[in-house]
Amino acid sequence: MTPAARISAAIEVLDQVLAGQPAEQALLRWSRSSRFAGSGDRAAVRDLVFEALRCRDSHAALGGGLTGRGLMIGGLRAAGQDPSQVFTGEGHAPATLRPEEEPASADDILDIPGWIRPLWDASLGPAAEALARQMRHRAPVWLRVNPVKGDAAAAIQALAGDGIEAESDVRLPTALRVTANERRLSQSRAYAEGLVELQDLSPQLACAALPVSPGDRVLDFCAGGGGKILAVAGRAPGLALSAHDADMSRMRDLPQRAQRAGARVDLVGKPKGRFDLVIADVPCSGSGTWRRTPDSKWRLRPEALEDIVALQARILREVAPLVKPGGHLAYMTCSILDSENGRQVDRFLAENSAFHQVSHHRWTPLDASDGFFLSLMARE
Ligand SMILES: C[S@@+](CC[C@H](N)C(=O)[O-])C[C@H]1O[C@@H](n2cnc3c(N)ncnc32)[C@H](O)[C@@H]1O
Repeated sequence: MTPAARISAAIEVLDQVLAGQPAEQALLRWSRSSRFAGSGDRAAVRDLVFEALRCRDSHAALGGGLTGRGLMIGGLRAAGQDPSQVFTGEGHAPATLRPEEEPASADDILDIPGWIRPLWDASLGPAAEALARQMRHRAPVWLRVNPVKGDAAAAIQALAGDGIEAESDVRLPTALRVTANERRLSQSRAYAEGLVELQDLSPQLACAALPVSPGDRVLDFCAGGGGKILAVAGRAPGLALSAHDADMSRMRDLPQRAQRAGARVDLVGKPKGRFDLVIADVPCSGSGTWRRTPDSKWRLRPEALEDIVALQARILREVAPLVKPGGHLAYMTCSILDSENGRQVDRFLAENSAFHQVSHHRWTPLDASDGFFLSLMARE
């Protein structure tokens, strides 16, 4: 496909997304109906769509309207390119520019939905604007080295054997930032053999901060694909690891991932007994990961956020009795909004005097990678 044909395809996909379809679904649909498109074309169209969604409102202003065409025209203008060079109407290129597709100023548009902006500003204070601007860029790819299988140097070498370049992070040597050829990862030897696992830096830093001692009973109460429990697995010998999720089907990949990682994780329908460490990586707005899932930023509604906050509070109430006296509760979200983080924890602590907060930290793309929150609490 020519660059102009890829833009035409992105316009088609974006129009579906703007009509309400999730981006992944719209891309899959386009892929299935475009057998002529090679893997390079698919990746390029995907990049165009995600870039447009990260910068939706500012690109719409620059491109003359909130349509697939407007977003692509605005994107070219934002990159300092002349859209009339691409919108030629020739071959598979999009039709020539219309008079109404003139640029408007996008200087004050930060690409945060209007109703979220007050919450965003109140949560992030002086960093709010810089963070909103940072959220318009693509997120880096991070890997976690599995200490059971090898160290960072061995992982970097194995990845290089498959042409993938990665470098270790000073804050956490077992976190590797991929600097070239990330698309080869799923086929790489290091990944297939469980030497590395995909995981953003911020949750890796959070999991590295969890207290685990040999032989501890650890429960991941909202385990999903198991990212957090697997990050804890190699931290100490003899851990008894349990994973639970209200929707057991969310854990379907966990046994295979655990096997690849050389870890044993029991999937439990109803957790029994008490645990030294309970991880509650609760459902959240995902506001810390909007660079990766930019369409969810525009889909979130105030009522849905209220429901999410209420669910988080219910989960905290449910897990509290599962923590042993002397044990720890790790509350985590991939949100950067206070209502889901500090305020949620404050409410829980006010109602549960047996718990106190040992530490808390919020990571953002300005200091780590994705936005992520950890509150570590101890039970008397
Ligand atoms: C943020 S995701 C977890 C991601 C996962 N920990 C990981 O690292 O891949 C939240 C999970 O909580 C689960 N969940 C939702 N409501 C729940 C509840 N009441 N009790 C337990 N799990 C719940 C969801 O099914 C979802 O898999």
